Amino acid sequence: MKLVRFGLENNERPGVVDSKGKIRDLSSVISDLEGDNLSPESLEKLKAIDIEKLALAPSDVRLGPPVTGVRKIVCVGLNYRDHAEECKLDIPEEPLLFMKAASSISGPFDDIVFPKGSEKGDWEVELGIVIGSKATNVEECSADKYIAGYCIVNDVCERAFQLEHGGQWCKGKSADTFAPIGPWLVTTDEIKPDSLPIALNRNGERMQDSNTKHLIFNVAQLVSYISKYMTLETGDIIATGTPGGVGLGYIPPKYLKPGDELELSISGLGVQRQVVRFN
Ligand SMILES: O=C(O)C/C=C\CC(=O)C(=O)O
Repeated sequence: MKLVRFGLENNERPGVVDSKGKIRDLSSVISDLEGDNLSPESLEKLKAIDIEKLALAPSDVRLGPPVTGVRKIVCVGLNYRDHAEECKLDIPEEPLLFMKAASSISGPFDDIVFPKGSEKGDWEVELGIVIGSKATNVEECSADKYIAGYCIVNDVCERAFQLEHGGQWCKGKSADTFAPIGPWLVTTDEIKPDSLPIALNRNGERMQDSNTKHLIFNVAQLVSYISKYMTLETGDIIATGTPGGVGLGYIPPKYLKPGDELELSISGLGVQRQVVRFN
């Protein structure tokens, strides 16, 4: 299933994409795409529904993030070799984790708005894992049981806030609109995450072009590893890291400018588009 949330910001309804690519309204079936509604049992029940009988959403409706009630976004840094190299940093021996505020989440086509004082806006296309069952201390071999599905995440950054103001990376990663998610949450029965082309264009120019097969730590390893340090709860998102080609990696760096357009894609997970604004 390709699950979505549609409607005005903070007033979205749950939906599902039908065989013709149209959005069907799931709000008569579930309250929203959050918490226990993402469990394997709930998703099995949704799969059994004849979705073609559900009401159609308006064709031009806004898409919000495809999951809500997210309590944490756990991010993995330097998880592609070429990205670690462009940052002139060593390949991590263990997953390098940092947090992104859940309040940074926005819809896949919403504008990215850099806060006052921003100068070094940057992009990072990433494979997102959405947790479907509470996971504490799980083994790699059973990690897939705890995953509801996958989505695209843009791990938007302000590099000066991240790297030039002391402390941890979260300062440059957590402003409102810094985590466009979606367009779809694709359930695990429809997609395998191991070898998916992943790319980002800026104003039509290809900046990032890779494949999830180049992840240093793969999906099962990450779920297992993170669950040993914290409980992963339903709706939590893991952003698995970005490949080479971020603005910071160019000489000189190519940071975002007002009006820039970003297009992010991962095969099977759809396409995101954002316009960049600065406050
Ligand atoms: O240069 C550094 O110290 C790190 C820069 C970027 C890494 C990053 O943000 C990531 O998500 O990976």
